[in-house]
Amino acid sequence: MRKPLIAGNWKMNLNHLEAIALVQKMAFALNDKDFDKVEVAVLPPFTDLRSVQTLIDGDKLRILYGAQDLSAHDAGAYTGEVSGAMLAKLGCTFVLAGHSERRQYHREDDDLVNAKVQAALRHSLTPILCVGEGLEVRQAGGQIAHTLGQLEGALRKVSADQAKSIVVAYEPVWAIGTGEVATPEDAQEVCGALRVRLAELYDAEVASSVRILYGGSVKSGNIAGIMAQADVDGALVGGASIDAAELVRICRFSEMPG
Ligand SMILES: O=C(CO)COP(=O)(O)O
Repeated sequence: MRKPLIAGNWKMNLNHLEAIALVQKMAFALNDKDFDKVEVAVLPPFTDLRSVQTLIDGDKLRILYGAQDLSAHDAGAYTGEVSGAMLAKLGCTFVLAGHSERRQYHREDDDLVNAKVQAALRHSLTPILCVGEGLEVRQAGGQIAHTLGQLEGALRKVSADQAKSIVVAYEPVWAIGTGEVATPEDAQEVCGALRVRLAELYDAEVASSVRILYGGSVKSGNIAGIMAQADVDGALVGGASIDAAELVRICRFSEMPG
C-alpha cells in the first residue's frame, strides 16, 4: 500500500526565519491522525535547511524535509554546488531532481538529471524525479511520449532495487504557477502511463512501490479530485505550500470537496 505524500516545494521563497515560522504553523495544525494517513514534506531553499532540521529534530515533528536540487558530484571544485552527502548529513529525506524550472532556466537535460538521481541514491536520499510536458507538446498530443522519455532518461543505470524507493512527480509545465490545473483525468492518463512504463523497465513490484505525485496549481479546491485517481499517490505543491493553512487543507484531501 503506497502512503500518500504531500510535498511542498517552496521554490525561492522564505528566509530561514520565515521557514521556521511556517513549519511551526504546520506543526501546530497537523496532528498524529493526519501523519498516520499522509507523509508531509517541505522542500525549502538550501539556506533554510539547517533551521528546519533543528526545529523538526528538537520538537520531534513528523514533518519530513528535503532540498530542491543537488549536485551530480559528491565533492570538489564545483563552486556554488551542494552535494548529496551534505544534504544527507543534514537529515534530508528527499531531494528534487529535474524540476522543470531547473530544466528550463538552467538547461538541465536528461543526462544531468540522471546523474543527479544517481547522486541522490548514492547518499540514500529519495529523489523526487520531476517530469512533464510543455504546452506545445500537450497541444500536439505528445504528453505521454515526452514524459515517458524523460522517465527513461532519468532512470538509466538505476537498478530495480534503487528504483523501488524513488518518487516520480508528473508536473505538466503549462500547469505550474499558472492556475491552469490539469483535470484529474489528464493527471491519471500520464501517471498511469508512467506506472506501466515502470513495470516494463523493471517489474510489477517496482511499479507498485513507486509513488507518483501530480504537481501544477494544486490547491485545497482541486486536490480531492486529483487524489481520487488510481495512479496518483500525492502532490508536489508549489505556491500553495507556503500558506500553512492551505497546505494543511491539502494534506486533509479526503475531507475536501471533490
Ligand atoms: O512546480 C510546482 C511544484 O514543484 C508546482 O507549482 P505551483 O503549485 O505553484 O503551480
